[in-house]
Amino acid sequence: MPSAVKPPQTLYDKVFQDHIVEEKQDGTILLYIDRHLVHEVTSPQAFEGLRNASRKVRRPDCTLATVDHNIPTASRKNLTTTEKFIDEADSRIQCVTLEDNVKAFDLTYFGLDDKRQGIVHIIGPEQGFTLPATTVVCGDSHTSTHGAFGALAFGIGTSEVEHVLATQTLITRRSKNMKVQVDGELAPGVGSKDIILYVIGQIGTAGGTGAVIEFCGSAIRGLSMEARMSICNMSIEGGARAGMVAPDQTTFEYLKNRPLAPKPDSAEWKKAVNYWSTLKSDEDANWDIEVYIDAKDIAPTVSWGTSPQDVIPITGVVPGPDDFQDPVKKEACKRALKYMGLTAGTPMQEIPLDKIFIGSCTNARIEDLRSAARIVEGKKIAKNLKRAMIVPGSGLVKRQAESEGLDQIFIDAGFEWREAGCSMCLGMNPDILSPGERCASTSNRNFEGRQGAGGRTHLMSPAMAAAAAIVGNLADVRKLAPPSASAAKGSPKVELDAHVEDISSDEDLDRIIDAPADAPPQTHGDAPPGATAGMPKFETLRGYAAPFDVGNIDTDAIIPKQFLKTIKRSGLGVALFHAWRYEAGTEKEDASFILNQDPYRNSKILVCTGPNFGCGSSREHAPWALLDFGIKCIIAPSYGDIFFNNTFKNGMLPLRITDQAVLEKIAAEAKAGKEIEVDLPNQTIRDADGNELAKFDVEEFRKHCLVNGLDDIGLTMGSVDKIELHEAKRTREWPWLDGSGYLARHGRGPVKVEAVPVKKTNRGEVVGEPLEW
Ligand SMILES: CC(C)[C@H](C(=O)O)[C@@H](O)C(=O)O
Ligand code: SF4
Repeated sequence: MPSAVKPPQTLYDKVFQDHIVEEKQDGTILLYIDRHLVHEVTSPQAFEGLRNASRKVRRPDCTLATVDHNIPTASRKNLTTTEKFIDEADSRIQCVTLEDNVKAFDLTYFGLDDKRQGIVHIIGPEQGFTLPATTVVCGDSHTSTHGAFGALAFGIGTSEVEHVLATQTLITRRSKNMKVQVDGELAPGVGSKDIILYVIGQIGTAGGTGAVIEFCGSAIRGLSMEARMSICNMSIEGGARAGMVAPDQTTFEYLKNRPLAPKPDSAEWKKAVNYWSTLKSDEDANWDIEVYIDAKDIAPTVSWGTSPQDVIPITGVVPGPDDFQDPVKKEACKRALKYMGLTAGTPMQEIPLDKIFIGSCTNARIEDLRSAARIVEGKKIAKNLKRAMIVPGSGLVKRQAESEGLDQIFIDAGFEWREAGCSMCLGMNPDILSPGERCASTSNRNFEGRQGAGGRTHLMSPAMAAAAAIVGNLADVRKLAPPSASAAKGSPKVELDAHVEDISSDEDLDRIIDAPADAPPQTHGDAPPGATAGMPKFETLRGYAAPFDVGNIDTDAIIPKQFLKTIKRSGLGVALFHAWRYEAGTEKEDASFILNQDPYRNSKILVCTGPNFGCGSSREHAPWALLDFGIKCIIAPSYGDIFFNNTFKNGMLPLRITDQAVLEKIAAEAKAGKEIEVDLPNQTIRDADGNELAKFDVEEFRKHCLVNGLDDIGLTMGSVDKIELHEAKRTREWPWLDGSGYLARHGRGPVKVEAVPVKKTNRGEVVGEPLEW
């Protein structure tokens, strides 16, 4: 890992540096978090943790919550309460639990009855909650989206959500610096989604592991903010924790008049823009990894396989195992072709589709809908399609599109015009693919089962998905659209009126209330406020190790989305590797799966010889499921960053063994059905007879916490004086961060929007007051 940073610095170094609360000798850093977005899937256990330890939310004014993953996208005309609106019991419980939590902890919340509700990564920027030079986190891997503003934005697990709620900080370390420079003119029909799919195809899904990517170069500079967001959004698919773009005039223009940004004519705005303008990487900054791309090499791009790195120009043919040298990649290709129902050599444009999904935090902003509408206008979707959906990213995007008549263009063509939410991006709500169905999707993940068990996903841009809808096959947008301008450029500027209207209306003013100056901690238990929950200690672990030899085992595979609807941490062992463990659509064990065989049913360790274990989503349900099954230690060459962190937070030990020969030696013991022993104090792995198999490295602080069973929220509570010092500096130097967007308008101190406006109906129920629809 890189050591303490001295000038020259990168953009990432500068933002990181400005948020350090405390730095330890071993490089462990307590980092201040400016903005925390919260959604229903990854927060219930975090709030429960706060309650159990009688902790309060440290900065309600810097926390914004919404529901997005679980909610139906059907019309809300008859919406009365969330409870009545959501049919599916587990989804309903999760959403209602968030509503209870935002009330109990006094948080700003955009619920189903609020037109500002939407996908968490769409509403943050839309409201100006996301600002340059801030640290932004959310219990969601696509938090990287917000890096488009020059923010350091990354996904975290539920334990870290709890840590941020309680302390407004995170314990972390410096990342590597990676530069992806894209220069030159984009070809006609090529947009930001093609850029990022192409980049991931080049660097691979583990290419950015351990790094923060800065996207730069003339092609990136020429993009709108929305296009930059689509690029940063998928940094996580390239393995990076975060993606960033240096803020510039395009950024400042986008932020003007956003409800939570400083007011454009104020002294604060000038001060902010001056500061934001300094946030550029120094000319001679050091990069750990550099990638240079010529924009003209990028064609309209689609994915063919089950990993976001499996991409190809639309003019290409389906690749086959012979196209890959690396044996792991050959195997992955065979498996992907089988899952996708494709034959090597088939022209991509001859692949027929069943469904079209235009939506998700990657591509459901107004410019995305405009670019799709331009292709669709005056045409009809192909007859072979079973369903074509447009799911706007937020209520405000939906209203804006309707005011431009885009809804009618889509409806006339045969699309469904839905309400905002994550929808078929991951199918936690009723919008899913049936087994075997093939979908052209503007989302970001094409993992097995991602959009529904057995469903097949092809990733692409909104314009390409629109073209596919008209043709009924994967299609080349250039054949349907006048190839005058690239899809990412030349879009009309986003209209801001709809975005600011809410906050200036009387109704909204009424819904804004003062935060109590000295809010007493919410007490829900008997534990003292600084209490440390504690974890079981990890010292020596001996047991069977289950061998895996595939790479890129994603957290969707470790635990599929249908099991994320719990509000508890426990009982997830049955869901572990569900799609692999049971025969399709049944609860019958698949005897060929390793964990269904003896002695691996009783594994305590998992050995994976392929790279990038636990990539993808931030769901802490993945380590919870492993732990509940009995697996406490994983041995692999590399990991998805968020998964890696999440395991430690649960008292588990993920070990990086990068020497492939050593790894194979450990895997051989595992395959022979022999026990192995992991000795953390001595950092040694031994065979069943006590012979040393490997030594391993582990960060000092993490080892200390594991061996002593320490909960790091309790530890951070001990640094509260330093957190207060940082907050004082923050108020002095960056006053616009103290909830000042609303403060500037209403002059009443840090404020928040009341969670759900309540009123009594004539049936005597207390409900959220629906806004106009
Ligand atoms: C549910 C959430 C944890 C997850 C994520 O972290 O990405 C989801 O948004 C996804 O896209 O898989
Ligand atoms: S990737 Fe999909 S599921 Fe995850 S936050 Fe974005 S829209 Fe929602």
